[in-house]
Amino acid sequence: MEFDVAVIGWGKGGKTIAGALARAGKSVAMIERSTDMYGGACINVACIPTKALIHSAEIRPEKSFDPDYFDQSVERRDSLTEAMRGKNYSMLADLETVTIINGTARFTGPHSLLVEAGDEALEVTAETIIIDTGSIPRLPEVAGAELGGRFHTSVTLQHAPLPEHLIIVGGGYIGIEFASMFAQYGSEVTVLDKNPRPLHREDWDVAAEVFDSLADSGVRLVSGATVLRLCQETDCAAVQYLWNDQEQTVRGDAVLIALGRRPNTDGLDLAAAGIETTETGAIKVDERLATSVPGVYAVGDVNGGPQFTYISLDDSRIVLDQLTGSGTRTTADRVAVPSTIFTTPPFSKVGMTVEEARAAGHTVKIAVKKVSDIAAMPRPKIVGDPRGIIKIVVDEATDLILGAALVHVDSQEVINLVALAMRHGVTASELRDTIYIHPSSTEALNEVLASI
Ligand SMILES: Cc1cc2nc3c(=O)[nH]c(=O)nc-3n(C[C@H](O)[C@H](O)[C@H](O)COP(=O)(O)OP(=O)(O)OC[C@H]3O[C@@H](n4cnc5c(N)ncnc54)[C@H](O)[C@@H]3O)c2cc1C
Ligand SMILES: NC(=O)c1ccc[n+]([C@@H]2O[C@H](COP(=O)([O-])OP(=O)(O)OC[C@H]3O[C@@H](n4cnc5c(N)ncnc54)[C@H](O)[C@@H]3O)[C@@H](O)[C@H]2O)c1
Repeated sequence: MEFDVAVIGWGKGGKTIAGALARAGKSVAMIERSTDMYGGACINVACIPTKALIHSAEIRPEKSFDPDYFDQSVERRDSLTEAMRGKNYSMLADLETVTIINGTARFTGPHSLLVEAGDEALEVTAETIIIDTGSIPRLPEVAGAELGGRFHTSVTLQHAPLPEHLIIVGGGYIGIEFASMFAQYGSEVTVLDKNPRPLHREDWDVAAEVFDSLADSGVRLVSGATVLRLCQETDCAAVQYLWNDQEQTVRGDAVLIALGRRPNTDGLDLAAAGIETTETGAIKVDERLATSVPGVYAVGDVNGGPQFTYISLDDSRIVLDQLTGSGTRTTADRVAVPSTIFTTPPFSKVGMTVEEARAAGHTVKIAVKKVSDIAAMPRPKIVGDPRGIIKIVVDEATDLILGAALVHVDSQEVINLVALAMRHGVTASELRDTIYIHPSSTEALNEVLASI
């Protein structure tokens, strides 16, 4: 079958491009290998289901081990993701110019694909091809590191029974979020990370606030742990690791492997199209997300950029700008991209830490306050969680904001405002003197920025 555009993978960037081009009258093939993944990872297995589970954990006053409550939360999560999957399906299926093809695609030439589903195969050709096949978990290169049974990825763990003791290997985004969440469902949680401390790139006072909130929930963080081997025993799983030159073993009901995710190019046969990859296995793209083959673009996790849904979405803007706009958007014009780790309370950041700002040659002013010491920020007290810290790094010479780290209730909202200020050259003084809603978390900026 011949199309104007073929999109491989229903991720955020791919589906946005598919919808926009189809509405512009192009014939579009959306190729997705799993009917459970209409809408992509974010709504089905990643951002949305995890945040739904986190929310249910947070609103529960009792933090004791309660598998029934967990099961109810899973049901609530599933009804939410099912509804979103249906909506995502309709958003493309209802467009006359879109053909949805269920199957796994691989390249047979620069502009031709073979889509296979069981015994069936379909040839697809298109002038424009968008690759949006996401990422897959990295496994440790140690004995016994095979998934299945008690060893989980973030996806399978969400569908397993609530573990009494969860061991998490890796203290990054997924490791920390799952630790915070499962501890609030009453699981005993141990996190093993190889770095001297998790969040090692963050300023110590900021990281300490996150560690304190994890410790409040009973999470045990083991830093500087080198995992040696994993094994499944009859009634438990065991992780052996080296810590302070001594071999240690921790046993639990389930192990979550959260060591990062690699671009998913498996089985795409990129070589058949002449599409180049980088040393880290990502599809090689330029600043306009064009691959080494004209007319073929890669968006989302598979191109090796930051692994966030909103980056995949921004990738779609860049590609659409090539195909239907002025062609001026590039990845280089991204400024102040924020991120949030959804602990309780959430940790959000944008721009540079103090150390990074100094290393970049800035003389900095630091506005920093613990949330409990901020008089004009009643919102965390209203919702019953006055933990955290607000830290804003300001360039002394220009009064521009270089970075911010926010650990507090609603920080995933407030960080967007700080990022917008950074993008548009709003000074720290202007942000300090702005009128904010009361009571809100944003109004803390009045007081915190007045401290410098
Ligand atoms: C547990 C977890 C929580 C996360 N939480 C957040 C969060 O809160 N906020 C955030 O911004 N990001 C979060 N992320 C990251 C975010 O989910 C990803 O960055 C984002 O989903 C990547 O989207 P994508 O466009 O690359 O493609 P994906 O959404 O990964 O979609 C790829 C699609 O391609 C399909 N596919 C793969 N190969 C083929 C093939 N050969 N043929 C056909 N189809 C194929 C797959 O089935 C899949 O549907 C989280 C990730 C995880 C794992
Ligand atoms: N809220 C969000 O936006 C959100 C949530 C979840 C995931 N994500 C995205 O998904 C990506 C993948 O998440 P992730 O947590 O798997 O990766 P990550 O890169 O965030 O963290 C991996 C962690 O594993 C540790 N590690 C690596 N090798 C190790 C080893 N051998 N032994 C012990 N520790 C080791 C690293 O030090 C790091 O702390 C994230 O980078 C993020 O972009 C985003």
